[in-house]
Amino acid sequence: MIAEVIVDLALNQTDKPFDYAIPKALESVVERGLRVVVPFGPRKLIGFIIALKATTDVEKIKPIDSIVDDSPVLTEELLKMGKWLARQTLCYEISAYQAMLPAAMKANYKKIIHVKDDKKLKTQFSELAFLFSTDKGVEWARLQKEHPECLKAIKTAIQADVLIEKQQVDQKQAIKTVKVMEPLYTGEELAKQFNLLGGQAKKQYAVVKYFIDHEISAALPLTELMATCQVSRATLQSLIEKKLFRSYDKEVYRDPFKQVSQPTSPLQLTEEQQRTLDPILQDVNEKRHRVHLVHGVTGSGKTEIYLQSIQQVLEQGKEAIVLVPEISLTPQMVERFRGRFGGEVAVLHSGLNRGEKHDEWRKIHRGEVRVVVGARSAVFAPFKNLGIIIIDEEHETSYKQEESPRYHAREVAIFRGEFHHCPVILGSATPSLESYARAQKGVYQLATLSERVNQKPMPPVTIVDMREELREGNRSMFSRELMEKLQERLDRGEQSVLFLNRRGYSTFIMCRDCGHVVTCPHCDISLTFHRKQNKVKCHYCGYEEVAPTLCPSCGSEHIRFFGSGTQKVEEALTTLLPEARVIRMDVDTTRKKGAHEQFLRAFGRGEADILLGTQMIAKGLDFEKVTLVGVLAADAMLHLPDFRSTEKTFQLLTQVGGRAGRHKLDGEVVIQSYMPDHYAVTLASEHDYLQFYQKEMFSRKRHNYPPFYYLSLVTVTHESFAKASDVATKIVSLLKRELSNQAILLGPVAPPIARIKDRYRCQCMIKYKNEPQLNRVLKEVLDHYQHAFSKEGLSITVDIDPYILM
Ligand SMILES: Nc1ncnc2c1ncn2[C@@H]1O[C@H](COP(=O)(O)OP(=O)(O)OP(=O)(O)O)[C@@H](O)[C@H]1O
Ligand SMILES: [Zn+2]
Ligand SMILES: [Zn+2]
Repeated sequence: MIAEVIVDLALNQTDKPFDYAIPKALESVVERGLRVVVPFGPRKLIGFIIALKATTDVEKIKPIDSIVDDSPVLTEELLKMGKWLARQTLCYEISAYQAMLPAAMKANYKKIIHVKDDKKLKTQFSELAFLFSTDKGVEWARLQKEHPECLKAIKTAIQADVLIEKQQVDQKQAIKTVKVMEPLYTGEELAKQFNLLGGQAKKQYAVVKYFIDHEISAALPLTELMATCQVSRATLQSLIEKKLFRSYDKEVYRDPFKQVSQPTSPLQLTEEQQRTLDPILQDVNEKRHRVHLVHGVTGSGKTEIYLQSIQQVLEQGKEAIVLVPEISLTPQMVERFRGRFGGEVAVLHSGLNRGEKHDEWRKIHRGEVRVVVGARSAVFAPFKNLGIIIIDEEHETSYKQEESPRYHAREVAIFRGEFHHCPVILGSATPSLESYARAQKGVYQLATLSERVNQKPMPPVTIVDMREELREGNRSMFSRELMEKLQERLDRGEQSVLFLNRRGYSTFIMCRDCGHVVTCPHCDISLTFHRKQNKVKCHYCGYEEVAPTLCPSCGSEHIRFFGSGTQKVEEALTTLLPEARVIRMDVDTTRKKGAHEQFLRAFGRGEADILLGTQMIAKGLDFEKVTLVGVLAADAMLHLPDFRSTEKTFQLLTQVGGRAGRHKLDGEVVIQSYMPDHYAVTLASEHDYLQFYQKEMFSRKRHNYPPFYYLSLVTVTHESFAKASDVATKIVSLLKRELSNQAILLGPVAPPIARIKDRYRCQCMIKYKNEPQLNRVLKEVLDHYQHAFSKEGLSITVDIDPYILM
């Protein structure tokens, strides 16, 4: 038998299956989807078996070295999806498979230096001989650390064929184990055996008695026994030595969300909720794949609909995937699913370390759980019998992965939904234009929830014109109205949420005399000021320097920090409202694991009056005493050179507004803006999604943007601008030749950020309606320039359906 193996090397030349012989001993255990170790040139690599066959045309084939897993890690479905992803996103097949598995399963390779010619080593390289006294070889990393002075000689010895380097697969599985002991006899027999061996050791008897009294025949952790029986490790050890017990390392799972959930039961649905749920249940029962777009205002009870759909799926013995944006994946969110489905729920998100993620993945793979709640990559959960896939906040751009494979979780979900004949649910208060347009055309099923469950009206919104404030002499970042309302909340003991769409102390530094902006020497982007360290930093490459006090260009002292960050707002608040207790949440204050939850819990307990934060507080917050939501710079995003910036602004303002007055107390929202007449601002304040949709669609149509056209983006980068531009120009003319005359080709142009990490960038955008040849042509482009990637330092990325256009 022959195995076709995709090896773990993301290169054009290796982006195809290689044939390997299967040794007799392994014949009965090899399967498609299994990981194996194979020889590849001089080294060993991990690979995936993607097919088995009887014969091969290859003349000299090598055998598989060993197998890595005891059961396949890729199901038939995932194997099929790998090929599809590679075609759709133009990635290597291996990259697709790697994206489906937890990072802990990625192989590490160790470089080991072995002796090839012992005689010559002792004569010609005698100074190295002491390093290679064992025949096992020495790890390169260790030599580098401990004997850097020898490296040069070692390299020479390798060239002289005296030493040889070999790759070794280092497959650390990051599996956590505990030491356990298991009785080899039970009940009476255990007592008898103990007595036969003397039986007078009192401490040992306590342990034996514990097992007998509680009729335990299973293995128990040593640490647990030490605590319950009040004995030492040595006592247990003697019992093991006496062969009354055997001990071994048992696999255990780490549980990052340990707290016990309060069980909840299904709620009586409102009429709107029931009307939304019914067609979903129908699809579940009839095993039909359709995509349902649930457009429900904030607080309309979408989550309860998800929960009841999942319940039906579980009753049919099937499994469910729920995707939630990373920042909404809070303990409260997980609680809602654990509360209903208890131990059936696994959680996958980036806050877990590698080992924890791997544990959750194994629970899914072994069928020990049937619901997974997770961020983007959870869409690959290796379930075999999927009954539903739910994507909450479907408009979130974090569902698109911004590195290879550049997939969108929505597309993967639909692929899986078709494969399993099960429904896919997209939920949002502000659906993406793409999804809503598909629902309007009848491609997706549309369900609308227009009322909050508790019948509370949407909170009233006031827009404050900040230009007017300035004209009337208010130079602070708070309007008088917002200040008054904050004071009111303080007086009444209620809480406020302040939202700012910026990070750091201020965005950029500019000279007021000559207009010079301090920029990164390696990237064409302005540096960000960080107050605490008094430094300016580049967010792209990490470059930093001490903040200037004089303009580097004209020497003026009038150099100022523009824009406002959360830190600056916090300082202003302490001056203006000294009695207010403020919690600030942004990327900087929540870097520590668990900080996010701690802040939210503290705010929930009423330990602060004002919660000030960025994006991360826009979602999912649900606090009873919050009666005021303030948005400081509503239009900060409107200026970004991105055709989605209007849509993103509308979504954000709607989400933030949804945080107020969700319970008994009435809430209100204040939006401060320099563009108070912009429809993204006015329509968000009126909670009018439909009108926003129509206006925005009109603008997209006029400029040939999605959802009227598809987009693809080719980015060429090189140290030399001329080279990048030259290659981009050639690509454009090739595309012009190969695509239909309906495709619109823009570029090559230098994007808004024209240089990153000293590499110039040149882009070409393709707008098209139907170009069946596009992926093939783009693949040819990538193949054609392959040699130039490593040789000339060129890089080309292709992003089908891009979300980052800078
Ligand atoms: N049928 C119901 N009867 C009573 N309470 C309900 C019902 N459905 C949902 N709720 C409650 O209403 C609140 C809001 O519901 P939920 O969070 O599901 O809304 P949502 O649409 O997901 O909101 P958002 O988009 O703001 O996250 C929750 O506290 C939920 O428990
Ligand atoms: Zn930089
Ligand atoms: Zn200047």
